[in-house]
Amino acid sequence: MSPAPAIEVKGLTKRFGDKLVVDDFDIAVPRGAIYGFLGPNGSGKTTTIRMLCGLLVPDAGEGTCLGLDLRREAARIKTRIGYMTQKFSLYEDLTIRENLDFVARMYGVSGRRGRVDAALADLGLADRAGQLAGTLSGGWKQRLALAACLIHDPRLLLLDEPTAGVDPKARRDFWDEIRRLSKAGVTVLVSTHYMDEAVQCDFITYIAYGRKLIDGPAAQIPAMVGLVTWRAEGPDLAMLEEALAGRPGVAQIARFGSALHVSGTDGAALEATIAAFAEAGPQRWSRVPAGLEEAFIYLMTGARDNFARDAA
Ligand SMILES: Nc1ncnc2c1ncn2[C@@H]1O[C@H](COP(=O)(O)OP(=O)(O)OP(=O)(O)O)[C@@H](O)[C@H]1O
Repeated sequence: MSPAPAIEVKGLTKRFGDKLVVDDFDIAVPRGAIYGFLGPNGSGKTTTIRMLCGLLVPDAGEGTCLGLDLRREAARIKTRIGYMTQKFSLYEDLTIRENLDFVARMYGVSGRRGRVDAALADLGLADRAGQLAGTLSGGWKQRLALAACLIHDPRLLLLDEPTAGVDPKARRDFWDEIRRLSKAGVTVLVSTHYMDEAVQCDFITYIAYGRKLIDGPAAQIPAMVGLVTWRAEGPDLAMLEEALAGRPGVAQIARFGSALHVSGTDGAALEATIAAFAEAGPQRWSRVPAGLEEAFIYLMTGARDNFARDAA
């Protein structure tokens, strides 16, 4: 029998005043998985994460986190998980060691001194333990915040946009660490806006305006959306984009570097449109597999239309 999911919730709902921020949200996160949580700004990701870790009481919905009941055992959930908030919760005027020691005290970690020393060594910051956290670069602050989240050895990590604003090298290092933790059996739920991070997740859920639009294995999401994509390369792409808009089968046109990706769910209609443009030239056309980014742009456009209709 496979072990119970690390997170399993149904019908999670939250309102702030008359604003419905999370709407009937379900999620099942398998143990040891890296689960990506995607969606535009303000779509309810942070609010959902806060409900999952017992910091915010849902208006409706139920479920478990590490086998603990979201409502009745919220206090225990908080002690068992690692939560990295969007603004890393570090004390800038404490040293690196003092920050780790403070968090270890909060969690009542036994053998605290040794645990903090080990975290400093893992971080590669043992030599700089006495440096004020506020003087670290963004990438190092992020690593320190992650180390602080891990000090009590949680089996579940909730990371809210942990790599926002850090440089690409630091982001890569951070993801190496996430994969290492996942291999060691730690479950990771991570919200992100970066597609290169999304593709590294085992599963993805995408929410917009508080509603889940899709979830599934990351590699299967484009096929689940059912998009067919054609790529155009060559001159005059801006003119081409204008000419393609509204043509049969063309649901979405997006720039990808120096190319244009034209997608739709009606493959035959799209192919006929593209064939006519390919014949007229001067661009080169090729059929390419739809990627996550196209899939999410497509979902998001549909969600916006539905939201506007519902709000009207
Ligand atoms: N305590 C609160 N009181 C009132 N409104 C709130 C509160 N917290 C969040 N909101 C609102 O709920 C909506 C969802 O916010 P949330 O932070 O959960 O979104 P998000 O998907 O995490 O966005 P981002 O990617 O920008 O972090 C936003 O419109 C936000 O302004």
